[in-house]
Amino acid sequence: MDKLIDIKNVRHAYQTQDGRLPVLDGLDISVPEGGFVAVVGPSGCGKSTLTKLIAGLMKPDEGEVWLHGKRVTSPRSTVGMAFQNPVMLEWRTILKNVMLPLEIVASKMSRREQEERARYLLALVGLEGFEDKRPSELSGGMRQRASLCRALVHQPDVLILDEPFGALDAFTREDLWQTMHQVKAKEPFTCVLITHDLRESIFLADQVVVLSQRPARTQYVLDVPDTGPRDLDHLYTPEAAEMLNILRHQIEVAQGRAPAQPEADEVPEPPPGSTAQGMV
Ligand SMILES: Nc1ncnc2c1ncn2[C@@H]1O[C@H](COP(=O)(O)OP(=O)(O)OP(=O)(O)O)[C@@H](O)[C@H]1O
Repeated sequence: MDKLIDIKNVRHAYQTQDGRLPVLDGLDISVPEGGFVAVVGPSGCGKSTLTKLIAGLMKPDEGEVWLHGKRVTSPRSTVGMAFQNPVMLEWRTILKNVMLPLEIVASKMSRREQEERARYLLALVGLEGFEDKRPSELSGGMRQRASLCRALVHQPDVLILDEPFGALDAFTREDLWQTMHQVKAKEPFTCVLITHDLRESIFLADQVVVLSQRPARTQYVLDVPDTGPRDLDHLYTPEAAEMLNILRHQIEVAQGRAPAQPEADEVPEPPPGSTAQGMV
């Protein structure tokens, strides 16, 4: 399958008052068209930095980022992004907030088509009837749904989600996970999700990449078996428990709280299709 996102041997450091801070150290990640990769790793290891490099908001010191066969060297309008705290413009209605990217990317759609597309997406995420509300009139979960519509409205090649559900309560979060599956079925996208929630990662993604401690490298890759449509019950199966155990262990390794080579009986066998890469 074609690689839609190809991150090749990316190294990046920030200049700080205390000198250079190496953040990414030879990172390789590729995502096929329509793929959904979740990136997990210790706090501060460089996950958000990775999203900025994919979106072209920053250039890596070394290595290359490719999107759809083109090297990323500047901000790309073909990327949609949603963050933990969606910034919505209070003086615009929800509908007009969702339409905003179409104004910024100078869409070829007519005004009426733009509005129809925004209304279609809002209905898809369950916000029909809220189009004329202001952002402050919506709950956090509803704002996050609107933010997802705004990220998708211009049909981006890539959707980048940086902890979009992190600030929501558990029930709302699980509701949104299911919405994500419903949206993807109707509006296929290629996605990179940054998350601290391992359950979220295996529920949403088809591959989970564990990054090492900063400066981050790819420490482990878990392929989530495709068992057809997922519902929340999938998270309570023995297979899910096994995957979560593996990921939890890998995070502990990344944090330096567990040895890289566990005793054979400490960690269950990876499920079929999973691959370990360069354990630290
Ligand atoms: N513009 C910047 N200038 C200097 N240092 C930065 C800058 N942006 C991020 N950093 C530092 O780089 C490191 C990686 O930051 P980044 O936000 O990418 O990590 P993260 O994995 O997303 O963190 P978290 O899991 O806590 O959200 C952190 O130590 C952070 O303080």
